[in-house]
Amino acid sequence: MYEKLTPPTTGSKITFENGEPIVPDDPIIPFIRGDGTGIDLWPASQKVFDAAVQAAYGGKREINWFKVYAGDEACDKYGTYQYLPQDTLDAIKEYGVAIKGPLTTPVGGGIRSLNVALRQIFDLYACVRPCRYYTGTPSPHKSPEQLDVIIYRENTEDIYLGIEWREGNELGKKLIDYLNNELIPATPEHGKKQIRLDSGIGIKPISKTGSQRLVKRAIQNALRLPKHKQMVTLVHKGNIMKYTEGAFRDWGYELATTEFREECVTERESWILDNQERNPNLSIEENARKIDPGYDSLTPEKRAEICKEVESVLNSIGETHGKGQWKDKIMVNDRIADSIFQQIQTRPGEYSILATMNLNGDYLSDAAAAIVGGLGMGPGANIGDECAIFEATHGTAPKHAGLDRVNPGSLILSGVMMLEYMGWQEAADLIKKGLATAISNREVTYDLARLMEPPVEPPLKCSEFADAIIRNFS
Ligand SMILES: NC(=O)C1=CN([C@@H]2O[C@H](COP(=O)(O)OP(=O)(O)OC[C@H]3O[C@@H](n4cnc5c(N)ncnc54)[C@H](OP(=O)(O)O)[C@@H]3O)[C@@H](O)[C@H]2O)C=CC1
Ligand SMILES: O=C(O)CCC(=O)C(=O)O
Ligand SMILES: [Mg+2]
Repeated sequence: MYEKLTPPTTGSKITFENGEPIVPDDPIIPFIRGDGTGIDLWPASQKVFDAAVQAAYGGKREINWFKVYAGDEACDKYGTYQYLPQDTLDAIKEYGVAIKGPLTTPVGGGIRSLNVALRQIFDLYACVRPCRYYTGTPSPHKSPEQLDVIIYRENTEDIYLGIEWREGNELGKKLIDYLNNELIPATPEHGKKQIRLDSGIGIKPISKTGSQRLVKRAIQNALRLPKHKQMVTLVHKGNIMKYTEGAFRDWGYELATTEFREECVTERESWILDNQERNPNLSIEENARKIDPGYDSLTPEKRAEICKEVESVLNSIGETHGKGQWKDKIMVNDRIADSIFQQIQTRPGEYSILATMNLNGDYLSDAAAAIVGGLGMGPGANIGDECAIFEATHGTAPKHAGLDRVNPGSLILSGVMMLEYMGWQEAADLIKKGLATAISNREVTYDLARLMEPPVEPPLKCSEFADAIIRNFS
């Protein structure tokens, strides 16, 4: 069935039921080594995974690794331009859970991202990137331990769908012409705007389906967190991109207040209920004035709308969420994207789950990883209903490739996420303990070594850091 692959002769398949994996004790798991530093990262990471599974289960459980190909390695094996062979797609589809190293994407032209293609092909709609601090990790931030967030990034649409035309392309010119001469003039709110004829042009689709299934996963994750972390913040640039990013926010709130009505309260609802509890004699209008500081300068229509909102909240959830009950619910709020970049630095402790669209999530996950130690400490998972692929937040870091020097922490922690997803918590815990102890012993790779006070000299190699993690399991 495979053109050039031979699956392991031992092991069983992971299957899926209602979006959850059913994992045998001897799963076959495909892995992609990756380009660039993948050559260093993968062997170090695999060694840690195998050692942890052996230490945790003494041979009762074992991963049967299945090497599959993508990127440069795939071209070497399958021929020129065979960056993502059908074999690889068939293997991931068949075995359901996979892990990968980073893959290169050229800038400005050439192939489109293989990483993005895998997410789209397998409909891995939730990119989950936790950013938490390991004690002793050096950070440019004063109190990195206060940041403990999980980014939920929509992974299949937004401008990452890759529907765009280069400047000067005939079809692109046709689209610009259609927009300039038909669609824009027919839309009064666009006035006399025109797109410059020498523009490249890209499409940004944000769907209700894509937004709500992502927010649903984020809320489900919040339900599994301790009470004080049960918050979901919808991150968007909806003031500017009203019908894409603004709609993401509105659809997120809609989902939270319909499918999760019992479990959720929105920030605005909490203000209304809190105002009422502090002063039970408060009129609807006084309450409205408190939740909207600019209330008195609004138009009568807008003021009526806010009063109606207050009344509707008190009537609809006063019984179920009032008298302080809202404090035990998941708090759903929203923040504008530029503001959240400063908020995670100035008020990191106020955030827990950040749900957002593809581009915002891409930027935000690198920025949040920087606070807790850098891209060497940023794991990730791409989750769908019938498949999951685990990978680090960082890329191929080409200047370090083949030098056995980069930090395998991100890929190893992505493997921890995979083990937790499989229900192999004991093995995951051993790795987290080994990693935390190695860091607090100052046994670290160059990226952390250079930030430590005093700097660690010489730093561990990538492979040596893996050994240090294993040594520190117990
Ligand atoms: N999912 C994926 O496979 C991804 C692929 N990419 C692709 O990777 C390629 C390179 O992208 P680039 O923008 O350079 O970003 P990278 O994330 O690859 O690297 C940027 C910098 O981050 C630091 N870094 C990255 N990984 C590690 C690590 N494991 N340990 C320590 N430090 C690390 C290094 O900083 P310093 O040198 O300062 O120490 C490195 O130079 C591009 O083709 C891009 O498209 C990018 C992101 C994700
Ligand atoms: O696919 C790529 O090359 C980059 C993707 C990326 O930056 C990410 O997923 O974080
Ligand atoms: Mg990125």
